[in-house]
Amino acid sequence: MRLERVEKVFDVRRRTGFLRSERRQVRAVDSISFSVARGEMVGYIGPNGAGKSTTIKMLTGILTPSGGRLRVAGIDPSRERTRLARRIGVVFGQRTTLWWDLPLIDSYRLMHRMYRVPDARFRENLDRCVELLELGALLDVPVRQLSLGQRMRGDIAAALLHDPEVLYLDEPTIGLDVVSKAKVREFLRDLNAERGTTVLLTTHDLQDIEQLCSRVMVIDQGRLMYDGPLTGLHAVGDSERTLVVDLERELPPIRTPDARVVRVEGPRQWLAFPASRSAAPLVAQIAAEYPVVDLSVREPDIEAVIAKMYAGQLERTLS
Ligand SMILES: Nc1ncnc2c1ncn2[C@@H]1O[C@H](COP(=O)(O)OP(=O)(O)OP(=O)(O)O)[C@@H](O)[C@H]1O
Repeated sequence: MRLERVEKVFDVRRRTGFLRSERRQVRAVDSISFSVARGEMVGYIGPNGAGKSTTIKMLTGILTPSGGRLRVAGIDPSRERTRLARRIGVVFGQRTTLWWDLPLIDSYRLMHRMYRVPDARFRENLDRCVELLELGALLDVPVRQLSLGQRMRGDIAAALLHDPEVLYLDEPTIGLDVVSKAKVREFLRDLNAERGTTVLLTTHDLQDIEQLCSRVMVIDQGRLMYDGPLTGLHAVGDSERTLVVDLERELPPIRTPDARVVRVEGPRQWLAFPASRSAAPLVAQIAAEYPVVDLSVREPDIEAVIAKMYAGQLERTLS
């Protein structure tokens, strides 16, 4: 999958009076370039309205880019949308591709014919999905009677019956309980490892990213702000780690030039220090000067890092 300076501009008309309206352009995707290698599993994240869905819609061929060049499995999506449809799978967590009133199995049978999947391959893929996504007891249930988690597993199976090389997932765990989330993540991890399916994952749940993707791209206001390993986000976000120190007794805040005390509760103190720095010298200094009973280091909260990035930190770091 390769994007070169891809743009999408929407013309929006806004009513300003009874007969008057104003035309405005929204640059939803602004000169984005990236490539995703076969078998990679990449997170694509950003705040609401950042341009994630618009990117995915261009990658499926639903929307035509206003500029730039785009290829998925060697295909120009908007020119050859039907040919591409046989090579990709899409799951939009917010809406289903299944037929609401039909039992799950009937939707699958329809897809079998629509995508012209060879019988043996369809059977094999269906059996695998039914087993791993625990759909056996649900196949004869109309989709409208399924719970959200069951429906999502049903949708994921539907996206995979034709063996796509590339899978786009837009909020695949939205609204699911902890157990269903874990099941979906485990399934996706196995799929990627066993079949080498390329996955582009959009989510607001950063645990999805932490557990599934070693690479993450961050988009904001249509622009790509970060592309790299998840761990790099900590450094780029210039975030802090926390050293939790248990002292023998209640003492005044620890004084050290390398960290600052952010909280004190009885004999326990929390010290913030830059995530990019090693904790060892700090730990050594405190252990030498204070009656320490226990120490632990807490990693930065990625959500806080990203919130900071959106506050403009990243732009400053990069410029
Ligand atoms: N069909 C459209 N016509 C006009 N503007 C649009 C259209 N689709 C999207 N936009 C605008 O483009 C921008 C990007 O929207 P997009 O849906 O891609 O964001 P997103 O990152 O997917 O957000 P969310 O996380 O809320 O789903 C927004 O400002 C949105 O209002």
